[in-house]
Amino acid sequence: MDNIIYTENLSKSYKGVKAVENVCLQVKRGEIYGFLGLNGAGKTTTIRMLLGMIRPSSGSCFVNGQKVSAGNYEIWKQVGYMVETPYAYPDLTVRENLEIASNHHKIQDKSTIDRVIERLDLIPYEHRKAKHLSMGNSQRLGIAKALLHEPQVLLLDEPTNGLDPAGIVEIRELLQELAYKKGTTIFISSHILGEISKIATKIGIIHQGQLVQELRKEELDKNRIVKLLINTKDRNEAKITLAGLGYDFWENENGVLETQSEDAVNHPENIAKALVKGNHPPTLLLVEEEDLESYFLRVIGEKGGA
Ligand SMILES: Nc1ncnc2c1ncn2[C@@H]1O[C@H](COP(=O)(O)OP(=O)(O)OP(=O)(O)O)[C@@H](O)[C@H]1O
Repeated sequence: MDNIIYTENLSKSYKGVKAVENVCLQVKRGEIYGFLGLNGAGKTTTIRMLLGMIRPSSGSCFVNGQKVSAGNYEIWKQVGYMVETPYAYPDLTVRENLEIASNHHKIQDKSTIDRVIERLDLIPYEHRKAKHLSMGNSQRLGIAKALLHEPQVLLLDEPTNGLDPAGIVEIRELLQELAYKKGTTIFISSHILGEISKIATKIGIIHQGQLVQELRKEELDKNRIVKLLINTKDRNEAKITLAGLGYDFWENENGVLETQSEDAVNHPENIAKALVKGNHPPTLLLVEEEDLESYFLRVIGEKGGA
């Protein structure tokens, strides 16, 4: 079984309100799974069930090949997590907080703390009390705690919250290094779609408690709409010229000509040549790929209620 995290018809209702409904998700070893959803879609509820923090109404979850249940403490030795706002003892320093976490995990090698402080760029703040940290640095401390015992599985709820752009890149590189070099399996929930598209190897889209799509990065790349946008001085005439050559262009909502024809998208140079030959030189020639945000909105729109 190489699914490190999976769920079987996982559901959770709160007083009749279905927060998560029949979710079956699968995450393989070394995968970075991006769990995407709007506010209230059911991301945190799912992560909390994966971590055994709340009990499912029905269905089950498995982490590291073991069923998550109240008495099963074995699982957590190999799992690191950060859910919502990372918790730290406010009056203790960054180093002291990590020492407590290190004792909790029974880590003997004290240089582990130095390494994690360095890895998360926390050296300038190691003697600062947690309550005086910026949001971004609190987030770094949360991630440091999650990584301290070098877990095989990491579950992170919105890990880049509060980080500046440089911090986001650093965390992205750190997570990629863990997945690619150490085979760490990483489950990240996020609403920062651009971020997820840069890092995830598989994506799950949750909407109104249901997993509406689960697909690998390559499938996402294949499913994304790619279009060729062109503009010329006389769009109507250009459209007629191109139609004569078998290309179906239409004027889109931004007043430029658009096609999704594979031939045109793959060979925009042929379109440029045809336009020049027909005396309609292009003022715009652009191949545009649907970004994850548009894809996400299209998928949940198709399921209703975007
Ligand atoms: N303890 C609770 N009691 C009642 N309803 C709850 C509870 N926790 C979550 N819900 C409801 O379950 C649904 C899913 O919430 P959840 O927090 O899992 O969504 P989310 O995708 O994490 O959203 P966000 O991105 O806003 O954190 C929401 O409708 C929420 O109001």
